[in-house]
Amino acid sequence: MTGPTATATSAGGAHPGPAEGLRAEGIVKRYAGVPVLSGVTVTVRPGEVVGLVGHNGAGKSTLLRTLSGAIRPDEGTISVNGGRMQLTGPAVALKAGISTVYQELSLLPNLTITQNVFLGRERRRGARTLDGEGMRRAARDLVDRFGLRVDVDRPLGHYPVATRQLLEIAIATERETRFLLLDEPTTSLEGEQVDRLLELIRSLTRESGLGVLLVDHKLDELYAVADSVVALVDGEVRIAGPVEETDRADVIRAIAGEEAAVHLAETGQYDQLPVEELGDLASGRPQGRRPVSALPAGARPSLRVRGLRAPGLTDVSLDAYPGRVLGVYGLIGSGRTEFLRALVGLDRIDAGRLELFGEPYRPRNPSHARRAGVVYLTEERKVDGIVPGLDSATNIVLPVLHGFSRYGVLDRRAMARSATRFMDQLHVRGDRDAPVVSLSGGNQQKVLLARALAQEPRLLLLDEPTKGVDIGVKTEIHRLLRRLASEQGMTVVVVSSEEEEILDVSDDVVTFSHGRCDGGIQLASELSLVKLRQVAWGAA
Ligand SMILES: Nc1ncnc2c1ncn2[C@@H]1O[C@H](COP(=O)(O)OP(=O)(O)OP(=O)(O)O)[C@@H](O)[C@H]1O
Repeated sequence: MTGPTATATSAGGAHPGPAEGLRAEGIVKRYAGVPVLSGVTVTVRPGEVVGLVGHNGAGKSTLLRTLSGAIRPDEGTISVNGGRMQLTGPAVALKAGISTVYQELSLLPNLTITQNVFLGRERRRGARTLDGEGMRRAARDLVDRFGLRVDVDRPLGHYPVATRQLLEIAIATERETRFLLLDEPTTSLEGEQVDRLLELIRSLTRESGLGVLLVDHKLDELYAVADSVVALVDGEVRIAGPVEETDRADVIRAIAGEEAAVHLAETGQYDQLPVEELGDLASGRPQGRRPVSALPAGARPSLRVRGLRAPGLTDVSLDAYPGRVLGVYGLIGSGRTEFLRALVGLDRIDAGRLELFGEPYRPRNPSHARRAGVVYLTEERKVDGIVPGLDSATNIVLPVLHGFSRYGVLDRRAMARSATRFMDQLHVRGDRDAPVVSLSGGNQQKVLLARALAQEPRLLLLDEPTKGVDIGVKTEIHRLLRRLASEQGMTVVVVSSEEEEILDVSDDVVTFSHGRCDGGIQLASELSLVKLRQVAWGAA
């Protein structure tokens, strides 16, 4: 099925009647007159998972917000089991059994897990007393069901983002929910956690008849769990149909465009696609992995780390080289993020020797690191200081404002020129003059990357640089990072939990495990996904 009025229906599930389900019909939403959704129709039936994909800024989150009552559409209707709904606010949607988990987490880190579970619906024993023990027991039950090993009496903030993300979803399923809307729920998860979440979604739909609308950029995850798939392109439904009848190659082409799709196929890098399908996409068979030249003999490292001990790190030694991308791979808790934090002075260094461009290096804090040419892009874009109310250009030049100051006056034209150059380079889509929060999640990530580049780093440290970014843009970012290394001689260090990304972007690869790295470098072209996993998992 194609066209803006195509409906996602599905095979399997609980065999619902024709009118059953949560249905958005002909939804139009405009911002400042610009259409973001142009007549979108989607149905989520009980017992089914509808997978929603689309490029960054395609309108996926906007559609979710419409269905969750967070925003009102300009045109179109929303109905539940055939009954038309006026979703005047999130509370109305919740009452109708529609729960939403957004990319931005909403739980309160200072409260305990039990308090978060029962936020706004505390259980009481009598008029005045809270049923503390009952709530604690129920919270324990809930976390157990989701396989979360946590202490429900501890503040939530004590736990990593992945745990918080799973807990949000757990809580969302609690409130007599009939329809669950999930906006990229796996971006902070990895490996086993992703599998567990997908498994849960499957059992919640099959056994409890929950209907799920799942936004996910990773097609392998989506195809593993969804009954039907809807591809949004520029606010219109371009593809909709049962997964068995919807070719992944068509979905990629619709989202990423022909050129990126062919590139993905040619390099054989997209393991989310079976190789047979990739072959169909490109003119011939996949060519295998990108060749990587070996480190030249006598090459001098730009970063030399020996015996580094810091919070989360027991013994790290490694070298990174100018003109090359070093991929740092490891499981959660291996110390890969802590390594970057120590390198920019966010965590104290307890022991070890660091050299940067041949000089001893001991970062005191991120601005000290920046002055030494080291710039860090964290994986937490929300924490990492996007200033929501400012436009994209200002956000980009914020750390280097002093460079645009002439006699105390800001040269705004020069600022805009510089920011525009980076935004063009990264294809930032959306209204660049509007507050940056109005950009889609993936485009905000691109703005942050642009900001890192505007600081003209010599050593660029990136933690999960393509989190939440669509498959087309992901390829572009990888190419850009490789170019920054090969053409500008930058040293680029990429931490990623995606093996695919590590192999695609890196020249050299090191693995971390239990806070250790022995510095053994492997050429990316000599590794395979399986081998990389074996090295890291074997060591874990
Ligand atoms: N409050 C707002 N004001 C103005 N424009 C907005 C607002 N919210 C969203 N938009 C615009 O609507 C478009 C769609 O955004 P949306 O967040 O729905 O995309 P998305 O498909 O979820 O993207 P991503 O995969 O990057 O998260 C974007 O161009 C965005 O800039």
